[in-house]
Amino acid sequence: MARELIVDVAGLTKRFGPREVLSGVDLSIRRGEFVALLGRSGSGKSTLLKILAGLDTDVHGQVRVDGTVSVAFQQPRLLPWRRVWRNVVLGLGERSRDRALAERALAEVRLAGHADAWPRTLSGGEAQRVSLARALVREPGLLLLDEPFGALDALTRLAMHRLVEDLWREHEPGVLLVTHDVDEALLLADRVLVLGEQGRLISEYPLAPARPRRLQDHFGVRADILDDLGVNDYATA
Ligand SMILES: Nc1ncnc2c1ncn2[C@@H]1O[C@H](COP(=O)(O)OP(=O)(O)OP(=O)(O)O)[C@@H](O)[C@H]1O
Repeated sequence: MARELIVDVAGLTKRFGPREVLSGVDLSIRRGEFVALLGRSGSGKSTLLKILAGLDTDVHGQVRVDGTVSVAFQQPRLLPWRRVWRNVVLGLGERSRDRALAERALAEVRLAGHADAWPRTLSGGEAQRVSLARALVREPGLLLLDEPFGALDALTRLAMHRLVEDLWREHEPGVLLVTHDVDEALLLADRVLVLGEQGRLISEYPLAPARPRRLQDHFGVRADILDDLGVNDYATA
C-alpha cells in the first residue's frame, strides 16, 4: 500500500525580484521514500529546500508539507559553547535537557562516548554525525539534506552514505537529498530528480529497489543524468 504523502507541491514558482528561480515545480514525496535532487550550481536546489523547510513562504503555487521537518546542512552548524549532547537536543523545549535522549541519538550515529565533548574537538565527519543526530532526534517525517557530505573527504563520505542509509531504514522518514554528486544520488536514492535551467524539474528517474546499490547497474541512467546536466561523461563514453 502506498505510504502517506508528506510533500505535495504543485506549480511552485519562486522569484527573487524579477528573476524566476523556480518555475512551475511539481513534487510529491511519500514517507519512507529517498529522493535525490540534482542540479547545476544556482539552479535553485537550496531555495527549494528552504521552501520545504518553511523558511521561505514568499512563493506562488501550492506547498503542502505534513509533519515534522528536520534539515541538515553542508556545515554542521553546532553551537561551539554547548557540549555535543546539548547541541543534539537544542531547541527541543522541555526535552532540551534530556541527556538520555541525546545519548540514544549519539549512539545511533556511532558517537556514544562523545556526549560531553566540545564541538571544536570533533573531526568534520563527527560534527556532521552530530548534526544528523540533532536532525533525527525530532523523529522527522521529512528529512531534508542539503549537501550534507559536501565538505567531507572521500572516505568519510562513503562511511556517511552507509550511516545515512542505515538511519533512513531505521526511522523511515521521507528524505530529500540535495547533492552535486550524481553517483551519490544513484547509490542512495529511490528516485532522482534533475532541476534544469530556469528552475524547472526536467527529469525524474525511478531506480530499482535493490540495495545495496551497485553503481555499474545504473550507468545508463548516469549517462542520461549527465546529459540533462549538460556535462560530458568520459567515463561512459
Ligand atoms: N535571498 C536571495 N536573494 C536573491 N537571489 C537569491 C537569494 N537566494 C538565492 N538566490 C539566487 O537564486 C538562485 C538559486 O540559488 P540556490 O542557492 O537555490 O541554488 P543551488 O542550486 O542550491 O546552488 P548551489 O548548488 O551552488 O548551492 C541563484 O542564482 C542565487 O543567486
